[in-house]
Amino acid sequence: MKLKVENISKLKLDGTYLFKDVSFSLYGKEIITISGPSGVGKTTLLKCIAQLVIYEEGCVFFNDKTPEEYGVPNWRTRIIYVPQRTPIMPGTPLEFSQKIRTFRSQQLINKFYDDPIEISGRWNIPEELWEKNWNQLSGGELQRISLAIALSCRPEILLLDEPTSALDPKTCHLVENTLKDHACIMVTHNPEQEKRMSTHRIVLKSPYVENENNNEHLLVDI
Ligand SMILES: Nc1ncnc2c1ncn2[C@@H]1O[C@H](COP(=O)(O)OP(=O)(O)OP(=O)(O)O)[C@@H](O)[C@H]1O
Repeated sequence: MKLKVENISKLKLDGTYLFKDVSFSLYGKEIITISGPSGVGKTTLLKCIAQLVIYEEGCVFFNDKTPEEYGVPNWRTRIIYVPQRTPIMPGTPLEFSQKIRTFRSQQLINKFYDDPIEISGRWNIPEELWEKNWNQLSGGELQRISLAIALSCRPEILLLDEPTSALDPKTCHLVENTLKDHACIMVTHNPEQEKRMSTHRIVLKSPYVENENNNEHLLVDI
């Protein structure tokens, strides 16, 4: 299994580059962390890979095929993006996790699901929370439940935006232990987490500046 990101560049609204020529590959169950200062483009890079944001240059391939070849819904079923803050939806997490299984792209690709309640139980989420409304959940509960729903769909790759930022250290370790068995690209602001989790790392070190020594912009340690 291979994800290849080839020379992805993203322009800001003012026409200057947010980041330029980001290239790396993920093989099998590796974990690539993305770190760097606030506003440098980490979330946007994940969203480009997820095909949630248009990028001006470059290509992404999964097993040598482009998102267009898969079709975007199919791509997003294989490569699931979990946002930093889950949007509050109507209904309960249990209803949402059941609804996802009715999506056409899921039905075409996924024959089997894992049990999200069992997954989140490993991270100390009691079963009854699954029947509470989304707006009654704490930030840490939202984070773990959203991640459990994503994992239950058995994605080939998880794109995670600060997946443990709302968790206490002990619960964070429980989640990390589960993630270690999966292919992930994950944004983190925590240098200790970067050390613990990354098989490889990308650092968006500073905003891209035209005509400067752009070795300063990006470190791809892969
Ligand atoms: N679709 C888009 N097109 C152009 N610019 C965008 C787009 N989405 C976000 N931006 C801009 O890109 C910049 C970087 O935002 P982004 O959320 O990717 O940063 P980040 O490194 O993840 O920050 P943080 O660590 O604070 O979460 C912001 O100035 C934002 O306004």
